[in-house]
Amino acid sequence: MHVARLALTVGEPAGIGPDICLELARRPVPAALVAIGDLDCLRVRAARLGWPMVLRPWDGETPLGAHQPGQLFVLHTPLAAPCRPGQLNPANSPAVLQTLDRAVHLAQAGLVDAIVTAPVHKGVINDAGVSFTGHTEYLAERTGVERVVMLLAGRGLRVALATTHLPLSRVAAALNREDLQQTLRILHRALRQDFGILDPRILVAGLNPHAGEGGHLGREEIEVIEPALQALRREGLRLKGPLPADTLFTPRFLEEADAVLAMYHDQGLPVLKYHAFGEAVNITLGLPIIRTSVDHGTALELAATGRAESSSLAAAVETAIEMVRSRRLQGLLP
Ligand SMILES: NC(=O)c1ccc[n+]([C@@H]2O[C@H](COP(=O)([O-])OP(=O)(O)OC[C@H]3O[C@@H](n4cnc5c(N)ncnc54)[C@H](O)[C@@H]3O)[C@@H](O)[C@H]2O)c1
Ligand SMILES: N[C@H](C(=O)O)[C@H](O)COP(=O)(O)O
Repeated sequence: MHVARLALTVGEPAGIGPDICLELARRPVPAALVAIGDLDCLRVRAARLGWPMVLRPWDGETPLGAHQPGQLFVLHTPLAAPCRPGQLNPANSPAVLQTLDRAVHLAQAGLVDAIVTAPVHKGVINDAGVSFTGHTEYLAERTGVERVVMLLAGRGLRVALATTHLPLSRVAAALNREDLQQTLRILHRALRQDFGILDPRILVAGLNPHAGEGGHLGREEIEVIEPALQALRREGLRLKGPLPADTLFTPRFLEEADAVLAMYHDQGLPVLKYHAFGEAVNITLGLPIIRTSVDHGTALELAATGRAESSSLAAAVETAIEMVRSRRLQGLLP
């Protein structure tokens, strides 16, 4: 069986994306890799970091060979302006989005098996006039999928989110039974398909303090979450909740669960990142393509310093390879 072919988008060029992609490529990786980004930016960054690298332009068609340490194929996607480490430039945002579009195209055309994304800067893309909240939502829209689920996983903990990148003031209104059921079905299916867990156990957090305290501290648990869970339990899903989020993340509960569904970004991700920052992987569940990513952002202040850790990117690549292997075994990928 041939190695997994991975497209690696290099992310925001002023951030650490280029650095971590280059560092990853210096080491053995049991896959075929193609970076999607600006070739000159990568060459200049490698030189600044003092890393001798062979960066080879890729034409988008020639079959990719197994990765060789110190070498990297690059699907050249030119930036509009020269890249300056640490200095965001909205003029370069269209090219950043183009790297994502090209990665999606390659995956949908079967030229790569999965995409792995380095971090982008959401703010500068918006400054460029494009409404953008994250890869998760962008990739869903680009692949024509109505609902996807963000899952971050590291050191044995898996945390999925019922809502992703939206202001806290809009979270409660965004929760409804139907979406919650779809989210849980996607999570359940992914735990079975991609993580090999035959009968997944999922803990579901409440939204309000103490899961609403019987309706005295909010009614979303009674009106939205509990009815959604009841309906899914009738379908056979093993769900516990809605549980108070403050004590859900304790060993007594986690030992008996395969994943947690948090209601919003900063209910679940601070716990996950406290537990496994730098080692965790962000996976978009429910896409028609495999997409994994890092657990961190653009860390502009570390760009070109040599101090950016590539451990989360390495974990994202490893997870993508495992997902490709698992889907091939199930006959879902050639
Ligand atoms: N996958 C993604 O595209 C992704 C993920 C998270 C954040 N972001 C974006 O990144 C931008 C900056 O976000 P932020 O400042 O909240 O988070 P951040 O992860 O960039 O930085 C948080 C802290 O962690 C450190 N850090 C991050 N990555 C590191 C690494 N690989 N090695 C060593 N230290 C590292 C930074 O120096 C900083 O101190 C925002 O625009 C945010 O939306 C993108
Ligand atoms: N929510 C993610 C995190 O905190 O790590 C991050 O913003 C990346 O999201 P996307 O994969 O949607 O860009």
